[in-house]
Amino acid sequence: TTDNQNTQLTDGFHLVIDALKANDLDTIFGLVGIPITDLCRLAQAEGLRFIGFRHEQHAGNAAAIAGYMTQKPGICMTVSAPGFLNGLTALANATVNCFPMILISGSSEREIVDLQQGDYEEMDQLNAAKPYCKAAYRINHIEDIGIGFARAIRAAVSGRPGGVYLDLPAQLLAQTMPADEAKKSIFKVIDPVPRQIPAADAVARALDVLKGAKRPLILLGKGAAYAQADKEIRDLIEKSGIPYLPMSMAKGLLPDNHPQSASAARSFVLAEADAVMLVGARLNWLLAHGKGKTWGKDPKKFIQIDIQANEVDSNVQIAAPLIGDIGSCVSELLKGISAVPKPSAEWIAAITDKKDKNTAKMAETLAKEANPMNFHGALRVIRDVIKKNPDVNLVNEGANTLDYCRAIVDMYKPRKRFDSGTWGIMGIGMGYAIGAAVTSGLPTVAVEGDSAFGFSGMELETVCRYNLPITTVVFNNNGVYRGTDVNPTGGADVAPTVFVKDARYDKMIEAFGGVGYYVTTPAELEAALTEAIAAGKPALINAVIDETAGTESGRLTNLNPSTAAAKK
Ligand SMILES: Nc1ncnc2c1ncn2[C@@H]1O[C@H](COP(=O)(O)OP(=O)(O)O)[C@@H](O)[C@H]1O
Ligand SMILES: Cc1ncc(Cc2csc(CCOP(=O)(O)OP(=O)(O)O)c2C)c(N)n1
Repeated sequence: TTDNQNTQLTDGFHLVIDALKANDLDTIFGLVGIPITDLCRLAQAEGLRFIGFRHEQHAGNAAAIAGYMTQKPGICMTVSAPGFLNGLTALANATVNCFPMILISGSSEREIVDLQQGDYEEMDQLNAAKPYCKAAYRINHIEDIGIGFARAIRAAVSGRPGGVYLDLPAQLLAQTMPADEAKKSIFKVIDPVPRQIPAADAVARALDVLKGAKRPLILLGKGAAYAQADKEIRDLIEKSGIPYLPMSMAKGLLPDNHPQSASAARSFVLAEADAVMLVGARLNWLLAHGKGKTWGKDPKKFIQIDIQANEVDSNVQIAAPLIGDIGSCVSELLKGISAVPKPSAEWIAAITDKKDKNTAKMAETLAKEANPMNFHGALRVIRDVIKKNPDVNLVNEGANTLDYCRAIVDMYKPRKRFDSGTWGIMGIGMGYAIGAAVTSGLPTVAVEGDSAFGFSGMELETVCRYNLPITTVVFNNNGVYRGTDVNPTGGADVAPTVFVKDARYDKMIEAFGGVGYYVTTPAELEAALTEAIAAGKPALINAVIDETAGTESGRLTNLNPSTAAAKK
């Protein structure tokens, strides 16, 4: 458009798109509505991908996984107030998991919000977001769009990655300014993820701890997967000969069947190791906070490699903090690793012995035929199919479905397993699957507890609408954890954990044109999954699982509060 002096003008709508394009951000996961519908239309018209969802939480989860996979912030776009709030759960989850994403929400006019005069979808979104994300900004003037997006991008990916909220009041999009001036205000962020080189003395201190260790262990966290320092990490492990444990989303950094993997002897090595090097892993609840019986009775020396300095000493004293980006830290360690003696033959033999015993026990359990099919029988099939298809993305959530799948299904390549992560959140399934499939273009299998699937099941329509190569496997045991609880009053209401018996989730996807399978045996599951992956089309496999097979809260049963008062 032009003004009355015939000067070429541009507007906020176009500048937002220009800022995204200038920073190679080409995909928006969102849900349209006032005031962003035209912005989403323009994004698509200008060549960006716009993936429209049915609930903003799942759009945000897709953006978060896109960020984790690419090291560029995933972009989620929502309407104001309720749409923003729906996205906030995903923004908080991304921040807790250290995934880089930007939640962009339209918002109401400041003048009305600040006087609480009751605007349409009125909410002070900027302040509502701040406690749950890494950074939050609002852009009020069109000439600030370039710098506003630069700030948001850098905040999302520099240092410890996380979620950023970017508030765009509706009137900003309608503002105009001369196009040639506007062009100068948009720029590509320079070096948004600067390398953070560790101090030489910190490297030396870490190597000294390794030199003094008799039973060393390396623990790889999802930060190590995110860092994309795959070769350096593999070299560190193979050159040092030190056994390693991958946390769930670090599985596949080295193939899970690697000889130095100690996963099958996890409890043993956590208790017996005398020096533990954490690589992009936090000593949080997933690692029993680094203390208690999980970690055995003898004192341990911890080395912690992390980009976030104040993560050190969060739970227990760290003997050798090594602060910097994982690629730089591991590269520096590699320069001195030849001076570190190989772990003792006794230590390696003890681990191997434990691994062999536990692997044999698991093999026995997995070989057992069970009718109806149980978690182990179904997961043996998933394990075998993933082994034949190592490029497949695997999304996983549930309680038993999550815990058993993490232990049984080996991963062979980095950044292929996406699960409930640090927060243990249910509902990430379809969002993560869509994010992974759109970002990679590769077949994606979501292994879902039936309760977990229910949080995002409506996104099956989104999966079908974009014809994504996603196969959802629902482990249907008729309820949360299992399907056998009863209402003690004998009343009409079913127990709190029970669902419709023999629900047919396979028929849900047929409503949207996808392929539904109903399987009751491992052989049927294997045939359906193999066919669905090969077809590369939206599919859902309803796998009937023995409703008595589950354990309340899976591996986390002990986290349920129990009353001191005697049961009446
Ligand atoms: N590029 C990076 N370099 C160093 N540390 C990183 C990098 N990216 C993420 N991190 C760190 O990795 C850690 C990830 O820990 P966490 O999410 O607890 O992993 P896990 O749950 O797999 O153990 C966080 O403390 C984060 O600061
Ligand atoms: C947002 C949110 N709301 C509730 C919960 C609490 C929960 C943890 S695990 C789970 C589902 C377990 O049942 P499912 O059938 O999926 O799995 P399985 O045991 O294999 O049968 C719930 C509801 C969490 N973690 N997050």
